[in-house]
Amino acid sequence: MVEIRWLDSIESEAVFSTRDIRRGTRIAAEIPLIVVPPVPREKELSRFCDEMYKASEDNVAKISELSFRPLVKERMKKDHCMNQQVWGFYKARKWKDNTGTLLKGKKLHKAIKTAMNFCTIFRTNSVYLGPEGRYGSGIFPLYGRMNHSCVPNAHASYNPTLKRLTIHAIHDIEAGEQIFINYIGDVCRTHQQRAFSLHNTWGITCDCAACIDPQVDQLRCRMLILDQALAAYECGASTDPKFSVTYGVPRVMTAAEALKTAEELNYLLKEQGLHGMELCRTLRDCSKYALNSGDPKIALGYALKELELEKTLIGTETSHLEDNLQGAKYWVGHVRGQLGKSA
Ligand SMILES: C[S@@+](CC[C@H](N)C(=O)[O-])C[C@H]1O[C@@H](n2cnc3c(N)ncnc32)[C@H](O)[C@@H]1O
Repeated sequence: MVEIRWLDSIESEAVFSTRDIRRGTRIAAEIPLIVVPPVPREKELSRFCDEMYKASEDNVAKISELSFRPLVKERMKKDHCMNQQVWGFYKARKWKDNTGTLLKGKKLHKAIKTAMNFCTIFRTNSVYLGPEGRYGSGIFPLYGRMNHSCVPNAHASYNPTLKRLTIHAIHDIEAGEQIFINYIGDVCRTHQQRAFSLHNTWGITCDCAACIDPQVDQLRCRMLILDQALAAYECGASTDPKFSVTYGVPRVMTAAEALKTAEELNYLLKEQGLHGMELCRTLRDCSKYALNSGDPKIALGYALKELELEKTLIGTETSHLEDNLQGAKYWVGHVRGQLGKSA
């Protein structure tokens, strides 16, 4: 369905479709090449070195084929804490490699240099497994080759039920098109915000449609404002009459106003083809605010739309999303219950 090809224009690899792919198709369900369990960030790289010694030769070879950003390498050289983690790892092993051979002098320096290169690959390609890395971090061979777009055509997410990273098509994708994911998560951000984030973290200057068209940026500015208005409503900041004047965001005071705001956001996301998780979240907001304003019928309508969308983005294996009604299926059940009570 997809292939990895070299792309001269960005001097690195990219993933392309080899046939037409319909929206909602599961492009891949990848097994990680390596998993680093959830540990504090200051221990992550020494734990990664540990896992690398346990990994199969085949997986180590596959990891070494992934790219590493010069930007990360430069930072790592200067980062005392990262250097310390790699040196600390060898110190803890009493300077031995996995065959028990003592590492000294040139051998030790060579091992440390190799480990630092692998750490750079890890920092460039690793992805959190679950929200905030609940299941650790992993490296995946296909995901690691996917480039960024602010209007992505694919969505990747770790599924702990399957123990795989699934990648689904957000749109219909034609044969020969490049597959893009979104590196920076939140789409309710202006071009300038995204450009800073992409440059500082990845060294990327994105030239996707959203980054070159000023009219699209106006829509993203509006989305940022709506997003902030809802955030202020959620945390209670909008009860301060000065808030909206100071920050220039509409004042959202009631669940009905919140519903109107979320509906506008929903419309803007769809207008720009942003049919990813943020649209799912906005549909949930619409459903929640409709419920809070006493309209469970409308709430159910939005909940069902969320469920349809969720299926296209992550599939139907969502038992790990039962807690706190995170998964759309569980939310639909809850809203149906409310509708039953109100009937
Ligand atoms: C995880 S890798 C992605 C795959 C990479 N192209 C490769 O060859 O393995 C991340 C790196 O890909 C490149 N990249 C990703 N998206 C890009 C984009 N939209 N424009 C230019 N370069 C991009 C950047 O060098 C970035 O640091």
